[in-house]
Amino acid sequence: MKFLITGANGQLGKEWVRFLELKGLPFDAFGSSKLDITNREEVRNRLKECRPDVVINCAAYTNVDEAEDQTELAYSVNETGVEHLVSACMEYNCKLVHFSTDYVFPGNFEDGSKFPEGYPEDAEKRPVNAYGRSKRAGEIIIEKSPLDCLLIRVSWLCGPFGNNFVKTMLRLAETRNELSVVDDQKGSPSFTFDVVEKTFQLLKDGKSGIYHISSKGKISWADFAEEIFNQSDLKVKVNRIPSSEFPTKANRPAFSLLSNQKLEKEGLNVLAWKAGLSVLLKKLNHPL
Ligand SMILES: NC(=O)C1=CN([C@@H]2O[C@H](COP(=O)(O)OP(=O)(O)OC[C@H]3O[C@@H](n4cnc5c(N)ncnc54)[C@H](OP(=O)(O)O)[C@@H]3O)[C@@H](O)[C@H]2O)C=CC1
Ligand SMILES: Cc1cn([C@H]2C[C@H](O)[C@@H](COP(=O)(O)OP(=O)(O)O[C@H]3O[C@@H](C)C(=O)[C@@H](O)[C@H]3O)O2)c(=O)[nH]c1=O
Repeated sequence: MKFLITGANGQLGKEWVRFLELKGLPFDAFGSSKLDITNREEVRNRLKECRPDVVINCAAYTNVDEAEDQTELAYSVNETGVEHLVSACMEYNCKLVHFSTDYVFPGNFEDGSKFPEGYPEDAEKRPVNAYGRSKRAGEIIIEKSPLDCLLIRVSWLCGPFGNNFVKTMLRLAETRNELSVVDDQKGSPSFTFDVVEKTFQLLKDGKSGIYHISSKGKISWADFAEEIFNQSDLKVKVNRIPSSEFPTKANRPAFSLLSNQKLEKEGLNVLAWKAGLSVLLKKLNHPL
């Protein structure tokens, strides 16, 4: 199986590159300067040159707050870019693996009681911010296409590469001994290394369709921050605050837990969130 990775310099893209290198599998990987998915011809040409069996799309516009103002740009990557990939994959007969987000769901507090295990794959989609709407638009392109696709939704993604909440907390801890973190947004982190491993297994098993891959447990960002500091032996006090005291340009869902039940029915068990965090912190302390 030969792979082509887009968005290869992002946190998930880099995890795929590392994984495929370790497995010794053939792949081509392109950052945005070598393969801009908003450019239809460039996408077509790369697939024509590389002839992959599977395209792994890690390219995305991911700045949740900036997407409120740069909405057109967010859609051009998260919707039009996906359309270009789908059409080139159809032409060159490859499978597409695409990633989406927990932020496609309405995320209202009441859904927490309606879906105690988290949102199932087919729950109603009603994003509360521009980033979520642009990602949902990309999902719709895939859902409407006859192409063989795996659409993987992840949440609160973090891993050893790129930027994420864990790294932000560790960076802030260098200069602060107290932090205010929101306690009324509930979900669960997806760890890049677990996401890549599970997605690869789904691919090997010939699976298609939509799957959620997160970690076990339901936490708030404040719970997450506290555990990051505990496991890192850092004395930082976490003040639990409501979202209203941490104003941001974009609204964020109060509940965005993803259910892993469909994945588990395939015999694939995700990490518990604390175990995933412990693996991540070890990787950050001992980079390859
Ligand atoms: N980060 C998170 O918390 C979550 C992410 N996701 C989804 O997971 C996937 C991976 O996210 P993640 O790795 O964190 O994102 P990153 O922001 O780390 O990486 C995205 C990459 O996409 C590249 N990119 C942007 N625009 C284009 C373009 N036009 N053509 C080609 N590449 C482009 C960026 O390159 P450059 O830097 O050069 O612009 C960047 O390297 C995305 O689909 C995202 O929506 C889902 C839930 C949570
Ligand atoms: C840095 C910081 C953040 N926060 C809050 C803001 C926000 O509600 C939450 C997380 O902050 P972030 O900036 O990491 O969050 P955000 O950019 O919303 O992360 C999202 O990214 C996109 C791409 C996704 O798809 C989502 O799954 C999700 O991971 O923590 C604090 O309360 N205190 C702080 O000191």
